[in-house]
Amino acid sequence: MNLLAAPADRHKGWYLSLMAANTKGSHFAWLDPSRLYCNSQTLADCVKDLLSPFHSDTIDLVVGIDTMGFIFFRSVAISLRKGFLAVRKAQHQNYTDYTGREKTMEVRLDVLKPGMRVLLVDQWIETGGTMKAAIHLVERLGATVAGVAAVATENTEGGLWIKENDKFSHCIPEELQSQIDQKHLDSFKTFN
Ligand SMILES: O=P(O)(O)OC[C@H]1O[C@H](OP(=O)(O)OP(=O)(O)O)[C@H](O)[C@@H]1O
Ligand SMILES: Nc1ncnc2[nH]cnc12
Repeated sequence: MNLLAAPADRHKGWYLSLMAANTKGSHFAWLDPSRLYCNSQTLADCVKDLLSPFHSDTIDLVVGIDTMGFIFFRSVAISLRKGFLAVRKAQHQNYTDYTGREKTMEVRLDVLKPGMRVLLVDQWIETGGTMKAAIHLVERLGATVAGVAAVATENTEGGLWIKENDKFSHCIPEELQSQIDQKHLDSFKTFN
């Protein structure tokens, strides 16, 4: 497959087959969305799909979570003609993610203001620990979470909680959800 070309049939989620099978360290199966960002048509379609539920919403700022999705989040912000604020995985807000490790995240304290409506974006939601911590951080600073968006969200307890409790969007068609949950796409068989 030519990673920089787009097929004639761009059905919903066509670009997800570009996610690369990978591992995170030696313990965690991983799908790497960063290969999507190499193809300009993919990036455009992915951003369009992700933003489709938010077209008539007021969003003042895009807030995206460290690390590999930063390139993608910036495209989301440009598409909305809004600015972008990075949440770094460092101090300020404690949380636990899929690794089970205690982590912290931080954000600039002088940007978010009461009344500001933000779209929170990450590459992936697995346990939901990271996204819930980011929601908490944004709300602690007085801003409002207008929506939560990710390339993919697993149907874990935390993932389902986010789907139900926030205005939410991801790029996964329902028929691919179980493959996302298993971190194994059928399209791997035909990818070469
Ligand atoms: O829902 P959770 O269990 O909290 O996990 C989700 C987080 O895990 C990944 O981050 P990670 O820092 O591992 O990798 P990245 O650099 O690719 O974002 C992903 O990008 C989310 O930020
Ligand atoms: N990119 C990713 N692929 C699979 N599982 C993940 N958990 C967190 N990020 C992930």
